[in-house]
Amino acid sequence: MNYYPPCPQPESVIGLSPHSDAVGLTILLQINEMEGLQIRKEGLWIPVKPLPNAFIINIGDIVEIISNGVYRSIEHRATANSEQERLSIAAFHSPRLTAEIGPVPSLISPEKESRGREVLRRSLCSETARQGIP
Ligand SMILES: O=C(O)CCC(=O)C(=O)O
Ligand SMILES: [Fe+2]
Repeated sequence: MNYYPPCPQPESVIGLSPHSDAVGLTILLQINEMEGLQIRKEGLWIPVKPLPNAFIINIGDIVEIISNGVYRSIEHRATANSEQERLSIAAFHSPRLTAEIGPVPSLISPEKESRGREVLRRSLCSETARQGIP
């Protein structure tokens, strides 16, 4: 569960640093319908409007690797706001820890080499990975 208290100076802080989820899939519930989640698309941060009773399904790094980039693990972050607290629940889903992860062989071609190394590099370099958050 993520808890973001109201902050008098939201522009000076970040709720959750930019990262991609180092898992297979994330099922996310924005509990009290406060905006805060943003995805990075073409260099811009786009807010994800909370919908009542709706889950957000987030593709993680492992699905990006398995699908060899057909599905992309989106970079996202959470912002703070001055009005009200915000709560979200993230359920992370991954293969077992000892599973070997790699692209489906039929999705590798000379034009589209395995993305495993690139995804791993991005994941290890992200600020949040260094802080130990998925
Ligand atoms: O609070 C949110 O909406 C995002 C949470 C998140 O990205 C995470 O827990 O990995
Ligand atoms: Fe996340």
